[in-house]
Amino acid sequence: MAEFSVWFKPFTSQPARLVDIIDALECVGIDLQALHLGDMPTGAGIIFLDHEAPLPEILESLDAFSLYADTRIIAVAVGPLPTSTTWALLRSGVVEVFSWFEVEKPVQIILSRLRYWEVVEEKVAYLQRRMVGNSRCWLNTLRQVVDMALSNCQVLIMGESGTGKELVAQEIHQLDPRPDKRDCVVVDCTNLIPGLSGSELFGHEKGAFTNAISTRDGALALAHEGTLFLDELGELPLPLQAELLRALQEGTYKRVGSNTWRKARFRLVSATNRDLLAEVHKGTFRQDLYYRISGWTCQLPPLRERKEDIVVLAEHFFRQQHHIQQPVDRQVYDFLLLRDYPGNVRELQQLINRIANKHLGEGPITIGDIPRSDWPDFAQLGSTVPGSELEAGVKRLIYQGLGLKEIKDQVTEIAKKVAIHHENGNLKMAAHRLGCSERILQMHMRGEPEMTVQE
Ligand SMILES: Nc1ncnc2c1ncn2[C@@H]1O[C@H](COP(=O)(O)OP(=O)(O)OP(=O)(O)O)[C@@H](O)[C@H]1O
Repeated sequence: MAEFSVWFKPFTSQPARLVDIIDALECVGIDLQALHLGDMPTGAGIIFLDHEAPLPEILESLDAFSLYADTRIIAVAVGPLPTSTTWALLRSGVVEVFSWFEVEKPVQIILSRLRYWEVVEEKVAYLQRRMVGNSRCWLNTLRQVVDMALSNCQVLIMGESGTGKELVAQEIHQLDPRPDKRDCVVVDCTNLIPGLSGSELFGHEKGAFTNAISTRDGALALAHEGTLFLDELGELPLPLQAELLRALQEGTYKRVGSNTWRKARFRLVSATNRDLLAEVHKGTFRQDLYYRISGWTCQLPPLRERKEDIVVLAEHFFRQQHHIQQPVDRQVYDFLLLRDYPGNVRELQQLINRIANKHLGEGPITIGDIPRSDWPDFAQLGSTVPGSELEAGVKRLIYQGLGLKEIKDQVTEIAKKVAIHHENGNLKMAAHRLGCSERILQMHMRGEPEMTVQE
């Protein structure tokens, strides 16, 4: 039985070479299934191309594949490939590109990627139960989190407030494969008192300052053989930045009031909602420290860039945190989806808390459970209700001489475009929102007219 089943799409006019490659892959247990028009790409896939293949057509296909959250694509060239094409493929979401006849052991490259991805996907599924979300953008973030956790790198997590930075840091520690690793010690740099902050990180000796009534270990000692998580690192005062850099470079530090060097080995994970590179340019954050801590940077997406996840997150909070098993009315989800979340997932979580607390009895959660203070601004909603703007637009179309059918077609196309954009390209959600089939939107994406659709 095949170890892996992988879809493939050829963009090459060299069928003989392609057959050889497919044979070689099938020999090591990789079963290849051709992807036909309208098929949904799931799991790992390979596109085959050569330097004569039509790049715009390939990029358009990759664009369409990118809508499917769980697919990862390798591009295999059956001949030499210009560097510009390689970069264009990577920019369009391909994870790996190489030329079959120019590398050693090409079969092994594919096999090792597939095996690694299998491990990663298993861990991503585990993470998804704690860091909820199914959108492509979130899945890619979780894959990156797994990659980082499995490496030995120092990690810098960036993202707006409430996007889940602390959660990610804790999960990196959980997934870290070091044998016998110890605890994850959290230091919130906003809480460091300038005069005593050295003590918080490095510890102090008895009598080192007025209130130092006993000797105390600092965070570096407590994190030895574990993880030190420095939250809000951008708030670390400059003098302490220098001391931290020393400790990271040398692996040694002194307690406040002591002359003895101590060793501390830990993995450093930092988080910030500031643009640290901008801080470096302003001179408020040390450049050398920045490069030391940012072995791997991970940018967490704000909730507005993964609106598809609002419903699953809300369900998670209702069910897991409030143990509410009753159904939730669609109107409630519509309300949640139309709202802005400057405070990201934390804001959504707090809103769900308020709704859950107001909900009484056995029935479903309804729009009546939304506290009055969270109601939308009706004055603002009124101005976007169909009427003036839509009427003016339609008037323009009539004056341009369009008939009823053409106007209807135009408005329909705009509705599809807006819904797909609103759902960040998730056709399923957009179709749900418009009350049409996903196939209609797939055809819209391919530029095919709707009248050919047989529902
Ligand atoms: N994907 C998610 N799934 C479930 N809960 C989440 C998710 N992302 C964030 N949360 C929850 O949202 C809240 C805020 O997350 P967290 O504290 O990790 O954010 P943060 O980016 O560190 O925020 P800040 O910068 O304000 O400290 C937490 O209660 C966390 O459990």
